[in-house]
Amino acid sequence: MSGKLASEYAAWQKLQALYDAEHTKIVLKDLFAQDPQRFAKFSKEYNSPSGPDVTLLVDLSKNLITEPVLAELLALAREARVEEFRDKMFAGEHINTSEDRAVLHVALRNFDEFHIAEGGVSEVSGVLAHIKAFTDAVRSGAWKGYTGKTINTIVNIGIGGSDLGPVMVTEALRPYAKRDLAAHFVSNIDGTHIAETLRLCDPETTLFIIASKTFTTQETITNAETARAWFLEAAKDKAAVAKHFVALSTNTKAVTAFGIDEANMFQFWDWVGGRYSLWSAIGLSIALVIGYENFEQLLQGAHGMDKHFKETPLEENLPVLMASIGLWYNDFYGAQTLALLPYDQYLHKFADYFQQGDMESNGKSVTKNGQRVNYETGPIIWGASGTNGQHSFYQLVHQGTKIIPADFIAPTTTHNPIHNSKHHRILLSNFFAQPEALAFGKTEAEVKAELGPNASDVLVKSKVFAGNRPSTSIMFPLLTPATLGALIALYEHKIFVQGVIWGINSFDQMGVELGKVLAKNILAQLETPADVKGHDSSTTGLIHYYQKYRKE
Ligand SMILES: O=P(O)(O)OC[C@H]1O[C@](O)(CO)[C@@H](O)[C@@H]1O
Repeated sequence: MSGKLASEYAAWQKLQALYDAEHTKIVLKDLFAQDPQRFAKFSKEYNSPSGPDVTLLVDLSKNLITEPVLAELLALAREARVEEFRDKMFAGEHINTSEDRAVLHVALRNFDEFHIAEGGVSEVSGVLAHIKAFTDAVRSGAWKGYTGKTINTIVNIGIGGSDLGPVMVTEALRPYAKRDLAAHFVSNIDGTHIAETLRLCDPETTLFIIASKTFTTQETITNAETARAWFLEAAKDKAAVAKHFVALSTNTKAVTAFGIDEANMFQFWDWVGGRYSLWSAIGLSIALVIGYENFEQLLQGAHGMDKHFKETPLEENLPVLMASIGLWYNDFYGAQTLALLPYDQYLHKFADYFQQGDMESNGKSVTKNGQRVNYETGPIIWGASGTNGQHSFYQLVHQGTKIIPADFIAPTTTHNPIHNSKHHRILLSNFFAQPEALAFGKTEAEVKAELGPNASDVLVKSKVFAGNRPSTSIMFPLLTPATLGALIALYEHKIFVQGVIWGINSFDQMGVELGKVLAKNILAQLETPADVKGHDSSTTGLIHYYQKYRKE
């Protein structure tokens, strides 16, 4: 970190000047008309530099950029020393300064290419072997429950990064799933979540995976205790817990205190951030569902993107390009959000996953040096899959008053080619049409020509689409484990690059602490109205209302 705020960089100031002077002239319709090479210039094809074949087409041409703007954005990345910080991350330097930790999710999928000196890194292959052996045993039926039956249900109990990655990936890779192994995910402390899940489970054939980096998270431990009590009601023998409970954690002491056999603990390390942990032991549920070989393909796909990010000049570097363009909207156009819009039902949890990935990483307003930023940092991430969003919020994206950059994501080929891929052709026609409509809109003259001379002025105006709304389109042949790995790593590194430029620490999450502390304090006061002390009148009133009407 240079000690400067991002807004003090010369390139930032040049970008501000460019924005002020040029942004009204950055009109996609004109830019495409003026330059028949625009797609060729601003779209990039990624071919994995190692591991399984992965190709991605990333079309950046429908973004509000010109060559001078992009050049200046890359100058900003250079001035912010993105390459240097990237190399520090890959080398295992403690770039998570507030927690004095390395940031090494890349080491979990390294396949012996980058040399990283940090405790635990040499143990990664041992944990992968443990995951493989366990996964094979459960999937083959060799692993038996306490009555000798095979496991047909797994329940992952975890929250945040210990839930969202496994949920998103197991949904995304359903075509590779073992269909006779049901997988459930319990995260919320709301008892309804575990209660409804347990109704679907048989204690004789269910395996509980307690996923918690710290093994102190209130939601996870409470849900795990409830699951253990439910299980023991049937099994009646504490020794049976070893056959039905495993833990994914960095905290051996707490895991064994919970009653889980150390042999059934899958280890990871403090240099794996929660929201970057699906590649670690936290991915056990993924490996159980899709098989170890497919899990390894996921890791290999991510490793290919790591290599691309590490070795490609910034001009061709996809995470850097996407980060730079996102920053252009966020900090100069005043865009508040980024919509992730996968046209693939299997990716229906993608936006949920990157809500944590991006917002917990870059939702910061103080730099690593303790200075308050005077610019916007992380965008609000949201989105939905396929045409569902079109019938919900796209109205605002097309004709609302806000600028909403969006990433459209789609496979050329579907895993479900029913009716000769008829569904997929309809889906993709929408995938192609939406960015086109957003970019080019519909003028008043076009609407008038369509409606005829008798159309009222009000009707004409309501049907005008201003256009010039930016988007990125990402395509790939098929959503395979390796392709998904590359796609996730692409966004992970995008988040990293933006965090470096903004000068913030993308790898701590102090902002989730205050609520946790207050809730703990309130929990101790909930029994008796007289105990409710030290709150504002609103909070006191709400707690008193609860105390008046609760039934237990
Ligand atoms: O895996 P753990 O330690 O239970 O933490 C769960 C989640 O809680 C957080 O610390 C805060 O939401 C996340 O970063 C993390 O993914």
